[in-house]
Amino acid sequence: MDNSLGIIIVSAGKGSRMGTEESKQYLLLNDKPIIIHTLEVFNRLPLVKEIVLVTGLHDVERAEAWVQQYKLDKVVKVIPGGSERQYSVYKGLLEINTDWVMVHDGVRPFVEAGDIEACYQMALRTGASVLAVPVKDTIKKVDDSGIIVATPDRQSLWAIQTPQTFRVSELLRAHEEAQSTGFVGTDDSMLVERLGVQVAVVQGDYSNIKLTTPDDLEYASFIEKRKGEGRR
Ligand SMILES: Nc1ccn([C@@H]2O[C@H](COP(=O)(O)OP(=O)(O)OP(=O)(O)O)[C@@H](O)[C@H]2O)c(=O)n1
Ligand SMILES: C[C@](O)(CO)[C@H](O)COP(=O)(O)O
Repeated sequence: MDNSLGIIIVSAGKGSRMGTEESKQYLLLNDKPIIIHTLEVFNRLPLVKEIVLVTGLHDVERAEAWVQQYKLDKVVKVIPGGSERQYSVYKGLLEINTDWVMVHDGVRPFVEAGDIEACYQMALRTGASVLAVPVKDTIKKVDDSGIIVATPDRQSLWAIQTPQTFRVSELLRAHEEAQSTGFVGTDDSMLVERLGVQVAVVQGDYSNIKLTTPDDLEYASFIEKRKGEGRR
């Protein structure tokens, strides 16, 4: 065991909630596709050994061309994903050749290097970790008729982000158990939690947004501009 770290960037979604003709991960942000911004963050980190990029079936070729164009030398494979995020992650996992893996959404381009490092270090200490932020709003559970049925204590509520870090062997086991019972989750932590494994939360940053709906694009432009000003 050398504690090597591989990254799976999932980018095979259709972006139906964004509603754009071009899939959201390929929209330009400051003249560069969003997915390239995301890949560049991981590609420049010394702790990252390899990156597997999972794209839509018909996007593999153009993604491979971008990998060359933007000199993303840690991207060892570009492969087609599946019909659900979970299946895309699993396909990526089968290509990973490291002890540890971080799964990250291709549409979270603002993740900070320091938070990635903190997530990795926490996983080394505890076995599994995810980035997250405490929720700021009061969250209600609402039934199908629109009536509030519960108000969970906000103190214990966190909005979960990516990256999420696991031992490759453990995440593979979690995915295979989920598949065997037909369970489909919205993140990888859920699958690992189902095995009874404890997953630690690392407080990240509110700017690590997932570009999901059109209003996120405006906020993304704002964050990118602010980052650019910080670099000057
Ligand atoms: N079958 C899928 C579905 C999603 N993803 C990826 O998982 C991340 C988070 O998913 P989400 O924001 O839900 O993306 P979409 O599925 O594209 O969006 P929507 O649900 O609005 O269609 C994205 O980077 C997306 O490309 C994936 O690799 N394979
Ligand atoms: C993995 C994730 O980004 C954590 O917040 C999220 O669960 C993805 O969910 P989506 O329904 O695919 O947007």
